[in-house]
Amino acid sequence: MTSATDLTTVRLGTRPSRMAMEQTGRFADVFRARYPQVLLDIVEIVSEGDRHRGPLSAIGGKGAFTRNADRYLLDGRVQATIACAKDVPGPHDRSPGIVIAAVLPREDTRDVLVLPAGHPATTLAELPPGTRVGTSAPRRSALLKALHPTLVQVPIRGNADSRLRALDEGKLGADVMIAALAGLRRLGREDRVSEILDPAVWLPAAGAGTVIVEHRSDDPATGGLLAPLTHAPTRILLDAERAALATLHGGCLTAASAHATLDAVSGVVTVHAAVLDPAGGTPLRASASGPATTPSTVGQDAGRQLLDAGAARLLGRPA
Ligand SMILES: NCc1[nH]cc(CCC(=O)O)c1CC(=O)O
Repeated sequence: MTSATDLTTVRLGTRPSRMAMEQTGRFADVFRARYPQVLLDIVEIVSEGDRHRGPLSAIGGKGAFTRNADRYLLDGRVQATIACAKDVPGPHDRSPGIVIAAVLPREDTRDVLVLPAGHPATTLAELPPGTRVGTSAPRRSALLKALHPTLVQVPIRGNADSRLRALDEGKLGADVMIAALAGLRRLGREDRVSEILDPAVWLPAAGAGTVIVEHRSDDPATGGLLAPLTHAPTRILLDAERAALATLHGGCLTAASAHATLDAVSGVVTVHAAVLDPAGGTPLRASASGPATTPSTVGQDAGRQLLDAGAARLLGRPA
């Protein structure tokens, strides 16, 4: 059997978008510094979500950004794939046999308001009624309806950098848009932030700001090589948030939020989870705390509380 120390090459699949290439480049630097003897070969894999310009639901929704990369991984064309945790479906929406190997340090989890270039900064609260706000994420649409009911949500698609360009050229079909701060930073476009949305009310996505590297569960050699590159505190937060979402059977197409914090002194992880009302009603919220040694149990606890409180109704499923 191949052990981690025998590997001479690792092929790493990535989406070719600018944001993805930036995060892949950062990971590659860390990998090459630790393993100068191993060749890291970056393989660009275009996802269905990149190719298809219509609504994601039309191409099966969940997994649109990861399904093609999963195929490369499962048939051995690559040994590892890198992606935004937010875009990676939970175990129930995915072929088995793929596991998280490395988790990069968490970046900012907040969403921001972005205006066309040259507009003076403003806030969502100050935008005139009827302003068209571009976003396709169900979480963001539900938050917009609940918190800013006079604004109009319009769906947008495309990579973060092409959205920004379309917004500036007036071709986005929206007057302003919502984006992730972490993503804008990766593109070097933090200057475009008009308002950072308060995460206490504008609830963050599970896995926001977190980049992960995955591998096949039957390939422990690659797993062994990647595991030491994990940022342990982020792994705890991510496991807690993803367990909450998985308990709800949710993914990036679910109007839900999960946000974990870790108290390094007490070793306690806390998860705040919420299921939002697509119609703009008050979100259902729950939280749970427990030992950081079992973050998934803590996340499941928060998720179960939401189900007990009737979350299935908001998720569009029979209770
Ligand atoms: N669905 C696209 C996506 N996936 C991850 C990020 C941002 C970076 C991150 O949260 O890691 C974005 C862009 C956005 O939401 O604006």
